[in-house]
Amino acid sequence: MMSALYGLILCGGRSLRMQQDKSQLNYHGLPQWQYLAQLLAPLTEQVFLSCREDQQLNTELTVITDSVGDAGPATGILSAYKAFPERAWLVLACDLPLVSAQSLSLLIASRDVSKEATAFISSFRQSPEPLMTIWETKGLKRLDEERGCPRKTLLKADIALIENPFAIEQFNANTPSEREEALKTIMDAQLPR
Ligand SMILES: Nc1nc2c(ncn2[C@@H]2O[C@H](COP(=O)(O)OP(=O)(O)OP(=O)(O)O)[C@@H](O)[C@H]2O)c(=O)[nH]1
Repeated sequence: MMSALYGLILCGGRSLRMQQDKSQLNYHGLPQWQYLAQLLAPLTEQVFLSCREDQQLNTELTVITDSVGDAGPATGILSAYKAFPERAWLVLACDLPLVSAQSLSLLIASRDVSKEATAFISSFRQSPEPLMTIWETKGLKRLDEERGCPRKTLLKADIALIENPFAIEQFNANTPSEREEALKTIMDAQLPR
């Protein structure tokens, strides 16, 4: 039987390139962690925020504080695995401002098709976004055993690359100019703001 799917929003980065906390940035009329939580809420059993120990977010969501590793996204993912080892996780980086419910639903639907896969990664023309991924418990076990880098673990055979129809969904806003670019895309496409 498939494990219940939980949502995890990675918020614990240092945002050194952006120079302000990326999880708090506003692209759609509310902080990005909240926007992503709204997308994930109807699609998952429960949504959690993944934060550094010294990070204060004003939220009613349950926070999973980093408890393992030396920082980086894997720390957040493995801390969630340690806290709830029987679950599958839809993991999203907070710096994906153009992600939509449609593409997340596609990712989730693929779980019914490929029962063997240990992870389902959003991919545009073969280019994967490891921080827009469903991790099955088996995949997380492997990431844990390898003390892992998500990208390296995900290069292993039993993963499924799920083609995302829209390149912009994987757009990563790491710098102030990438933030401007994302805001312009939202304006031009009249995406919800
Ligand atoms: N929980 C947790 N999340 C992290 C950690 N490091 C990065 N992330 C998250 O992983 C995603 C990708 O982060 P990066 O862009 O690689 O790094 P960053 O620290 O956010 O940004 P830079 O300082 O500019 O490199 C973002 O959603 C971050 O919030 C960490 O140590 N703990």
